[in-house]
Amino acid sequence: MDEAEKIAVIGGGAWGTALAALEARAGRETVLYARDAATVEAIAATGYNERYLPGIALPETLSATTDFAEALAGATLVLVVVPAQSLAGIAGDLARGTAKGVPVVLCAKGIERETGRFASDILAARLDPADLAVLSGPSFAADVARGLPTAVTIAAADEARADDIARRLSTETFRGYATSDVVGVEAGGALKNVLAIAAGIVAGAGLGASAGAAIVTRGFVELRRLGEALGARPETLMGLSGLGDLVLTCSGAQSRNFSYGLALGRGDDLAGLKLAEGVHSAAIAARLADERGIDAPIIATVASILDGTMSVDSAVRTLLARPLKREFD
Ligand SMILES: NC(=O)C1=CN([C@@H]2O[C@H](COP(=O)(O)OP(=O)(O)OC[C@H]3O[C@@H](n4cnc5c(N)ncnc54)[C@H](O)[C@@H]3O)[C@@H](O)[C@H]2O)C=CC1
Ligand SMILES: O=C(CO)COP(=O)(O)O
Repeated sequence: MDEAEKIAVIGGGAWGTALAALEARAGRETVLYARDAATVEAIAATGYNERYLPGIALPETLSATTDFAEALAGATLVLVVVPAQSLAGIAGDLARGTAKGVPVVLCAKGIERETGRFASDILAARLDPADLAVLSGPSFAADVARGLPTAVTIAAADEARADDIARRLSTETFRGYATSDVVGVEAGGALKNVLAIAAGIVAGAGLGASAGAAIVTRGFVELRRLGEALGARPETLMGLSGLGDLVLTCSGAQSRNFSYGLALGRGDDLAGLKLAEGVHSAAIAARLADERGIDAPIIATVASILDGTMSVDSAVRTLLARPLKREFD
């Protein structure tokens, strides 16, 4: 056990549980906060979080609590793993419970629907921005929880801080690559979710593998254009938290965003599907693009399908009917 470190993981869903299991297994004291008492009781009684991470045994050293302040007490590093739309609601308690200087690492991938803020902007209103970091990249919770090899990006405004956090969170199987491009890492993580819905729609509508490759590639063009307009560095968007995560999330039904698109494309019932952050980010991402004069037809189309103003059939027709242009304008 690393005596000096106590990691508090805020959020007992799939990703929070996976990261907590990873860190506990690496010998770091780790406490998982879940607001849902049944989750905490199940972890204590069975060693599993069947609701969110079925079939994966959690390390015995992982403790879980419904007490937010208890989880944060004495923490030397905090991972925040609640969905983007819930972040503002916990920001005050998080700021009150976290000692100054303790890194707060945001692990959600999304944009606040009403405001267009990314996770770090939401928390920067309450916490010292110097303490904020972001973890993002191609990493399915079940893969990480099983100890399969994974590489992610860890961003903090101060690169030395990012190096330090990457070192403290990395394990034999989980590699954190440091950067100071916080905006780039957040933009890649949020936008790829919207594009994965598009890839799922293409698959669900039976449009074929060639169309699937086209949507991922042209989607990446949009991710780069909008990401750069938001302030991201191009190389960040080419990296793990941009292209890397886009490729993973567009690759099949293990992704909840892809699965959501798949159901849309097939015309299936959407009720009961798991959290797909892209559903909440699509309209605001389209608006951010629009406000900046960025051409992002795939993102805009996903937003229109989700808000019911466009059918999948007419979306395909509209995208195919766009005027021909040069590939790299
Ligand atoms: N599941 C995955 O493979 C990965 C997920 N992410 C991101 O992590 C974030 C969380 O995703 P998951 O854990 O997978 O979702 P999930 O749906 O499995 O769990 C969400 C959890 O957040 C909790 N929660 C919601 N609002 C809360 C609040 N106000 N206070 C406390 N807890 C609250 C819920 O009770 C639930 O336990 C998302 O932004 C997602 O995009 C990132 C990388 C991988
Ligand atoms: O972000 C993820 C993998 O990096 C998880 O993607 P989904 O939320 O689409 O399952």
